[in-house]
Amino acid sequence: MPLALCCLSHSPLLDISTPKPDLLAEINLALSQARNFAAAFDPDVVVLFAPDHYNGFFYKLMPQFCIGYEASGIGDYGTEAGEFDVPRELAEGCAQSALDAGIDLAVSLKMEVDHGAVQPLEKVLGGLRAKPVVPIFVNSVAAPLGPIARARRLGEAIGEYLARRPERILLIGSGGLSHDAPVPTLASAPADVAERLITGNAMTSTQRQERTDRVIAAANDFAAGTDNLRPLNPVWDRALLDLLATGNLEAVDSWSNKWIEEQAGGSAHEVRTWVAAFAALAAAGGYEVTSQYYRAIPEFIAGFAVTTARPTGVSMKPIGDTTQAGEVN
Ligand SMILES: O=C(O)CCc1cccc(O)c1O
Ligand SMILES: [Fe+2]
Repeated sequence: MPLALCCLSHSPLLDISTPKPDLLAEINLALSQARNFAAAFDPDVVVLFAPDHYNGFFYKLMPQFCIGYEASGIGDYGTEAGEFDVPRELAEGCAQSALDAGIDLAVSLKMEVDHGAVQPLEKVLGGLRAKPVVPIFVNSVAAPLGPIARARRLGEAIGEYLARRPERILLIGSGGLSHDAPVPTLASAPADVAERLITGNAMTSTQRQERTDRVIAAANDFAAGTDNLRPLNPVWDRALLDLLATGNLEAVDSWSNKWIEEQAGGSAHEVRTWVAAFAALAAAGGYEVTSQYYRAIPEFIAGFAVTTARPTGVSMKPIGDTTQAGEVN
């Protein structure tokens, strides 16, 4: 049965800041195109590639990849909290297919995920339990990171398995594109923050609020040009989107993490979720991008993109408007 794909940037600011009306209108149009695409495809299940920002994965044990057999959203930045409906057999099959391909991923029977996983489910499907979801954590934040090529191989292995399944499966990738979000790092955090990055001790509501306030302040400063976050890179973003659209996915294998960071900022590693999702789609055959939106949005601290794609030569229900919205700014 067919696969389809929807990849999108996430940002806590998406539901917090209010961009100018014109910009808000085009963002909402792009998100509604993605929602219509998903509704028309009418998936039985979703396979979600998402990063985490020290809300579910910590340095007491930090895998590069992890499939949740059971998972719950922690509810940061106003996203929905609660249990995922994980299709267990499919999750196990994904894990086994990755392991068989030599990708030593972890599994979790108590995985916790944050806005990086839940926001796209809310935007594209309407909530975290709208569909059964297999959540796949792709480390994009916590150094050391493996090469982006491994994320491509992970997606490929899982896609080869999914292509043989009977279900209609929507692949979602969440993150990027270029951005340098104010996420703490083990190397630079003060001792109390570093301690939490290791142990994952629950944040108090005051600490949670401080984190939200810090991200809002950083976004305001960034939009005003008074922050020292690395600038967004629309040229790099556009080149990545072109590359994904043409299917030349092996090209990413030569990208070093250092180069990605220099070009596109420390949080641009989140694009490995897009690479994994596209590699999964490619493993099932040729594909075509059916809608794409891109704009560099400093108010969100994000090179912000929404892309949908489907296999070529597979008939699906009409998917509505496929016009290209937005352009590089
Ligand atoms: O809470 C955090 O640590 C980071 C939040 C955050 C901010 C901007 C863009 C993102 O992609 C993102 O995840
Ligand atoms: Fe993020």
